[in-house]
This record gives sequence, C-alpha cells and structure tokens, in this order.
Amino acid sequence: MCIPLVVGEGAPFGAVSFNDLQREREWAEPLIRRLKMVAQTFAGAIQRKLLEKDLRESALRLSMVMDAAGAGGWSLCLDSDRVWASNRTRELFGFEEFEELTSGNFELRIHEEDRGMVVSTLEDAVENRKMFALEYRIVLTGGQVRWISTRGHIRCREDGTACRLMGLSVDSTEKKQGELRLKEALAEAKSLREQLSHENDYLREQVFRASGHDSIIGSSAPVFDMLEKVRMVAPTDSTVFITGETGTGKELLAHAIHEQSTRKSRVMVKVNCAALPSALIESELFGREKGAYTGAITQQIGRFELADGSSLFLDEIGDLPLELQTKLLRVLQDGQFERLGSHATLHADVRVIAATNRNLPNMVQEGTFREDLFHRLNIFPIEAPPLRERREDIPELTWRFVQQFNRKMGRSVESIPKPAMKGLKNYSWPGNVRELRNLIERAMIMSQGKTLCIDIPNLECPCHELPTLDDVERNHILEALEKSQWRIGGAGGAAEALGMARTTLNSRMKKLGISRF
Ligand SMILES: Nc1ncnc2c1ncn2[C@@H]1O[C@H](COP(=O)(O)OP(=O)(O)OP(=O)(O)O)[C@@H](O)[C@H]1O
Repeated sequence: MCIPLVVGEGAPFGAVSFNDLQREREWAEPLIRRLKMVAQTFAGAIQRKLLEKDLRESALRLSMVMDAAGAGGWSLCLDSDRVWASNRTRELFGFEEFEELTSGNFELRIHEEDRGMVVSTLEDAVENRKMFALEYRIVLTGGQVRWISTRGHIRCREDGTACRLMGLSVDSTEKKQGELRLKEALAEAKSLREQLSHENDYLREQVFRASGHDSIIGSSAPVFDMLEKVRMVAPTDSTVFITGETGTGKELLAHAIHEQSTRKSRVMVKVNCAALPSALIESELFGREKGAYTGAITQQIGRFELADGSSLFLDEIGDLPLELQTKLLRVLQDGQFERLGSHATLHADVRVIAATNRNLPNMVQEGTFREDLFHRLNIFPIEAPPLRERREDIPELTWRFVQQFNRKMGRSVESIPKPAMKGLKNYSWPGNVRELRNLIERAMIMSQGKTLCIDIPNLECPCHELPTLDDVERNHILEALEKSQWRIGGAGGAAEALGMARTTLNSRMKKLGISRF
C-alpha cells in the first residue's frame, strides 16, 4: 500500500490532499491513527538508539576516568559466575583482552596466603549485603607479586537477594611497599629507642656512681631518721624541702628521693639558683622565645618543660630573686607558666625538690623571701644533719672515700693510723661531708704507701674558733681512752682515770659519738 505523507496543513502531497481527507473523515481517521502509530514507533526506536549511544558514551567516559585513576572496574554475576572486567582490571590481573572470565580465574591469581581471607570477606559481604574493602597479593604468570586494593558492594534484586558483586581494584604495590618500609623503619626506631633507653639507664647509673651518688653513707640515728623520711615521701608527688649546712649531702638526698620515686625512669633536672645570673634564671626556668630579648637568638626550652614527667631539683632556692619567687609560686600551685616573650600558657607535670643552706624563716622575716612560697615549699621538710652531730659516721664515710679514691687513682691504701682517725672524728667539720671527702682526696695524693698519711696541720683542732664543750669533752675522753688502750672499766680503765662510773662513761661516749672504730 502507498502511504501518503503529510508535510504541512493544506498542502496536497501525493495522491490525496489533506482537505480531501478532512472531507472524507471516516476514511481518513484510521489512516491518521495508523500514521501516528508508525511515527511513535519510529520515535521510540530513535530514542532507544540515542539512549544506547548515551549509555555507551557514559560507560566510555567512566572507563576513561577509571583508567586515568588506574582503577579497574569489574562485576561478577552470582548466577552465571561470569565476570565482566574492564581493560584495566585485565591488565592488573594479567588476563587477555577478550578472555572469558569467571570468579575462578581471579581466585587462582590470588596469593595462596591471602586467598582464604579474600574468599571469606566476599562471602561475608554477600551474606550480609554489605560493602567490602580488601588488600591482598596476586601472583602473575611470571611469578611477579602485586598488591591489589579492592573496594566494592553487592547489588540485590527487588526481592533482596544478592545478584551481583561490583568493585574497583587498584594496584597498591607501591603504597604497600612504602607502608612495609615505614613499618620496618618504625620497628627499627623502636628498637633503637629501647637500646638508647637501656644505654641511658646504664649511663645514668655510671654518672650517678662517678659523681659519688651511689649511696648515702651513715648508720647514725640522725641519718636513719633522715632516710626514713626519704622512704616515706619519695613515692608521693609532694614537694620536698631539704635544709642543711653546706656539704651535708642535700643534693645526694634529692637524688635519693628521685631515684625512689615513680619518676625515676626520667633524669632529674637540676637548677642552681645561686649559680645563674639573676637575668638568666627566668629563661633557664621557664624558657624563652626567639627574640624575647636582645641576644636571645634561639628558642630555649626551660627546665620546667624539660622536667615534665620528672623531678626538678631547685638548689639554693634561698638565692632566687623576689620577682621570680612569684612566678615559681604560680607553677607550684597550678603547674602553669609562660616562656619569656610568649603569652602561650604551658603546663608541666613536675615534682619539685628544693634545697637551701640559708635560713628561710629568717629571710621571710627580713622580707627577702616570700612567705607564701616558703609555706608552699615547706610541705615536707627534711634536714640533712651536720657531720659534727653524727661523728659515729666519720669512720664509715672515711673508708668509703678511701675505697673510691683507691679505685680512681689506682692506689691501695689499706690502713689509717688511729690518731689520724681520732683527729678526723674530733674535728668540727664546718664544710661537713664535702670537706671530709676533699681532705681524704688530698691525703691520698700525699700518702705514698698503703697507710693513709693525714698530715694536715692543726688537724687535732683545725678550726680556729673556740672548741665547743662537747669537743673538749670528747677530746678529754678520747685521751683517757688512748691511755687505757680503750679499756673502759676496771682498774686502770678510762672510767677510773676520768673519775666516773663505767656506765656513765659509756653513755657519754654514745652521746658524743665516740667509738673505737
Ligand atoms: N651521707 C653521705 N654519704 C656519702 N657521701 C656524701 C654524703 N653526704 C654528702 N656526701 C658527699 O659530699 C659531697 C657534697 O654533697 P652535696 O653536694 O650533696 O652537699 P650539699 O648539701 O648539696 O652541698 P651545698 O649546700 O654546698 O650545695 C658530695 O661529694 C657527696 O657525694
């Protein structure tokens, strides 16, 4: 049949004109319907073609984007087990361009150590309809190992059953190798850190020993009481305030407290407030920013920051200038401070141990030391007793120093003449243990053989001050004891010579710290 085509209204075309058709409506209407249907069919086909073209172009664009990102797309139909794989996926897994693929092809490529993990992750994802992310190795035909990182999800039918696994895979070999190298580097750094920490412990031990800080020597009652206080306060975080004359071992005590505390794995930080010019103490304690003042060309970490997590020993605290006492009080109260030249508030967890040989209550009276700071420091006071109040410790201390110098100087001094030891015990020791140590060092240098020759003028009474009554009494008793060859009671004994009962002499000797050895 010849189908007339109508192009424009009123324009006859072919065998029948439009106006004729109008007139002969009955005949024309079915034809018009037919024409419309034919037109619709054509339009549908054209639309479908266009849609297919669009889809092809979108797929192409998507493929290009994925290729540019180095990602390979794939889709596994769970019913047929067939896999659609993009060119990049084929490239990654080493498959030919038109090779028919099933899940088995992929599974065979996976490194046998990772296969179980991959299969169970995917099974779990299918079962629970959830997304999956995997990292595993594949082995290519030449034996080359490649790391693949895959992410994907499950497509479900309308009834909720899983029908398809879709994902993207990328080559993560370089990233993985980087991670492995980083892991190795971290493991190495960790082992180096442990090694350093052991070396640090070892060196600290050495320094501690070399500086004579091995132990506090003495078994007298005052030393016993002092060590008992150390034992009680050390494990707490409380501030400790050590007082005592110069050379009585205050620093040694501070070390003992730190070493018995929970902070002992860190080094105790020390500041000598008397040794630093007052202009520098602030930056020493709290640090400073670069350019905080003329000449401050670098940033400096303060001792409080350094001592974070450890103990800070503030030696000669009585010499701290007044304006810094206020700042110190603030740190002691709330642990906060600022670096010089900065407004940023810093916080440090520091246990403070302060020491002085000055009379702080007097300084408070005079107005040279802040009263509130004194009370803040004086939480747990410990006094290091002067050597003249614990003379019974002198032989033990003397021998310990002789042994130390024997080792240090390669000497073998074995004996100390009795009169020398007597002299040591009688001396008033204004410089305390430090003076005794220095004196022994000097004597060791001057002695030749195995006997320590303490040839110090006026050793019997080197202090040019008037001797105390105790000193006079001690000397007198010692003289009597020497004469009686240390026989205390009985005929010819020291008690008889001194005109006192044996028991009285015994208790006097105890009080004055007189013993034969
Ligand atoms: N009980 C002790 N046992 C062993 N050595 C001690 C003892 N007391 C002090 N010393 C030694 O005496 C010397 C001085 O001690 P230290 O520096 O601790 O005294 P100090 O009281 O802090 O002195 P200063 O007030 O001058 O700062 C050090 O060599 C120390 O090892």
